[in-house]
Amino acid sequence: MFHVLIADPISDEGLDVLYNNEDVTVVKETGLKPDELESRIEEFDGLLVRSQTKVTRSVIEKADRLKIIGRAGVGVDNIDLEAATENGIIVVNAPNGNTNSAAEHTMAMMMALSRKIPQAHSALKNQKWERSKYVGFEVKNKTLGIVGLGRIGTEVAYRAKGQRMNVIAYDPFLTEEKADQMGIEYGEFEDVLKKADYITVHTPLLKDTRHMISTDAFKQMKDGVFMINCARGGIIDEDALYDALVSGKVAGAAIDVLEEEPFQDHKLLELPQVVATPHLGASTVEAQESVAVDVCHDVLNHLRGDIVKNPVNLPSVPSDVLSQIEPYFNLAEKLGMFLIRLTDDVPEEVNIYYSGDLSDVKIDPITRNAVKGLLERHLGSHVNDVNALYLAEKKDITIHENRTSTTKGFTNLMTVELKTKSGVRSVSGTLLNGLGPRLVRVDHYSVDVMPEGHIVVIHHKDLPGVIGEMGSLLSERNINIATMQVDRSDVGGNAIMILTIDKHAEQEELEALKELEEIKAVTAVDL
Ligand SMILES: NC(=O)c1ccc[n+]([C@@H]2O[C@H](COP(=O)([O-])OP(=O)(O)OC[C@H]3O[C@@H](n4cnc5c(N)ncnc54)[C@H](O)[C@@H]3O)[C@@H](O)[C@H]2O)c1
Ligand SMILES: O=C(O)CC[C@@H](O)C(=O)O
Repeated sequence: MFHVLIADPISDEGLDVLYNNEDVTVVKETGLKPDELESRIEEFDGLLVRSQTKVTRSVIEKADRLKIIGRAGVGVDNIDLEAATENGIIVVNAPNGNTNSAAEHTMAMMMALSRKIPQAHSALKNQKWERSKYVGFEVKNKTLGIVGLGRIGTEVAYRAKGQRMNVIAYDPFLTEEKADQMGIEYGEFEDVLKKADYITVHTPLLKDTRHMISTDAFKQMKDGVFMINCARGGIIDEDALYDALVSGKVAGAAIDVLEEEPFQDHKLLELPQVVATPHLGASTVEAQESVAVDVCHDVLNHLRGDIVKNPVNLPSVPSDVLSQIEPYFNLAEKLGMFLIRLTDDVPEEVNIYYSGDLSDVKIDPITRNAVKGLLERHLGSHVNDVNALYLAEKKDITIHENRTSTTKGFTNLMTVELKTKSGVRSVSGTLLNGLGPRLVRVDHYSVDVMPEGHIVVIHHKDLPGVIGEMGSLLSERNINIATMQVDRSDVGGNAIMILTIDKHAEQEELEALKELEEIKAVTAVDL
């Protein structure tokens, strides 16, 4: 049974996805204080939040059984992603569900600002009929500058064109061709600042975007420009905006978000030319239902061990690509688990070679599974595909992925090579059509072993009688050999024997094998 905590108000239509599942119990406790969340979190496998709840490192470090944090919305700046990744907790969001609502809110804010609707409305409610005081501006033929042309910025651009505005946009991923296709002007950041009558920001809050609208940026703008922020508090420097409003450089500002939320008592709110809403961009019935359904499906998928659609701290893989590569995840993990048993030295470098059908697919999710398999022996079961690469880096293990044309006759071949101070060990595997994964090479020996169950790897001298002696020793201990593979470097030289047996091989049983003179090394691997 999985326990999921709903810590912010989330639409019931989405929660039904969880309520209707008998493997899940849902606890709704919105408005928990940080210390209350910290003390409750250890009970839960899943946590669902919007933007209010801060999922800090100290919350995450107490979340012993937490597997997934779902953000019903886009921005994940209220979640410590690094801490989640370190602790192997996947974070998912719902990036598409509130795009329309946020774009519509931006347009509403721009119109409210232009026509002074909130100010006129509140005057009228106070019995003041002041028509001449609230003369506004048309937006038609004005230039809207958009900073950040992602999902919401793009929707705003199309709506602004519908209002017959000229649109100029800056986004590090925007090309002139794309801008032409959209019928908007492509600009650098400074062009947007200089040319726009209205500027709206639609970036995430990042190191690069924090205070990107600064005192210096305001200096470059037209006099009487209007500013809109329905993205994140902190993109606009609030002190600089305040000064620009007071000086008249900025004619008005529409603000849905501020650096510190909830905001009630902020100097910007004292200015009559500021229109504000309390972070309502995504607050529509449609958006809340849509983000809740999306994120609840992902939470359920992850808890059931299925693939999620909108991971934030894992590379997102389109479903057609995923169906191509998912069958290799198990092979990759088993190769890693097998390889790490072949040495007791500290892993320094891992090289993974992909060839055949694997040479032109998205390989990083496969790599994560191989590294997860490798690290599990020493780091335990908290290693997963979310934190495997992070943990490898922390342990100073460098990981290299290589695509090669060497298939050695297989349609797909994956080789994992591990460098330690005493040398390089390697293992190769393939996925046989209809038959599943196989280990096909251990170091330079060719083998054919199903990577599952209890395996014993024996390095020995290629001499007559060794196989018989080993068989007798095992039978004396009532160990049944299910399969046996042998290969050798040359006649009378070094050889390898890989046995699969019906039970886990105990240490004293391995020691008994090691006593045979021809045996050089014995390793048990449970896969
Ligand atoms: N007010 C609300 O309730 C509400 C609702 C939804 C989203 N949001 C916020 O709106 C913002 C945009 O959301 P989205 O879904 O469009 O995200 P998105 O990821 O689709 O788009 C963000 C865009 O910003 C661009 N960008 C990044 N750094 C930039 C920079 N230095 N200069 C210019 N552009 C830059 C990116 O390239 C990307 O195209 C986010 O901050 C999100 O959290 C707010
Ligand atoms: O949860 C909300 O209402 C805010 C959502 C919004 O800020 C987002 O980034 O998706």
